[in-house]
Amino acid sequence: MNTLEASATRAIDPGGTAAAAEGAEVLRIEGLRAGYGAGDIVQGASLALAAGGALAVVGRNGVGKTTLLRAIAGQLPMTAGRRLLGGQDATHAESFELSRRGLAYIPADRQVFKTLSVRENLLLGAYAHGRGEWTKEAVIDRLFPRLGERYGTLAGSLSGGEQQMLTIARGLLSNPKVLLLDEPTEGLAPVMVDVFVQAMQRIRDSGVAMMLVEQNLAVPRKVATRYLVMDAGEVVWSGDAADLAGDAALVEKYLLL
Ligand SMILES: Nc1ncnc2c1ncn2[C@@H]1O[C@H](COP(=O)(O)OP(=O)(O)OP(=O)(O)O)[C@@H](O)[C@H]1O
Repeated sequence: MNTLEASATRAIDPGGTAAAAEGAEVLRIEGLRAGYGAGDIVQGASLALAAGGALAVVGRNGVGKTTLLRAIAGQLPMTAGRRLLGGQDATHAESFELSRRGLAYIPADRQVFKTLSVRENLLLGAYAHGRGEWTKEAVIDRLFPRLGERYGTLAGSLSGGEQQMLTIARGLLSNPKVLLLDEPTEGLAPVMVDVFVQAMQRIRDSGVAMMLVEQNLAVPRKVATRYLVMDAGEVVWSGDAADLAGDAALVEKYLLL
């Protein structure tokens, strides 16, 4: 193994040792194309997500990762391709319908109701359909105890990291089958990043199918079970974490470690 291979292998742990076995397929995307009107940005992406799996979409700045995620979530129209949720066609479903069918999307900008308290934000999340193990209590106890300490605080006065906790907590209260996360730890201090890494591992191991967009491998290497590498709007590689670790040339060409 040369130095480059060794460093790539060190950088990627296939999903952390606690990664649960993957279950049934919950989301399938075939040949998705999407953009903003003047030609497609994403040029035919295909992927599959299974319960308990975590797919990291990685690639450098501006290669189309967010555009892909938004199109999957129905925030942006697909110009071609198919979307299946739980084996059922959902190609033409709008975002609210996708959400009702178990797909939660957490955009990169933190979306909390700033003039409402943490408690009220969580109540609104719990109101949005979906029964299951992720109750208010479970989210606070198992993922973000800090939100319990800040229960009566207005969301607008929380720190960036706390607002991100609240955003993810609200999404999770709908008990989604699929959770799409766009750069969930961007701009956070390392100690805060660790809180989110642990939370994502727990969400994944609860059987939710996760997909996360990241520019580098620091967070995915602790969470992801599979990878999809993008460049210039195309999927240039997809496969298991262990295989990516073994392909040093690919990592060097398309990724930031
Ligand atoms: N609302 C928009 N309108 C027009 N073009 C856009 C819009 N959002 C993104 N783009 C363009 O689409 C391309 C892909 O952007 P996208 O945000 O999907 O990339 P990315 O890989 O997620 O990058 P980053 O990591 O910086 O978010 C870029 O050229 C970008 O300028």
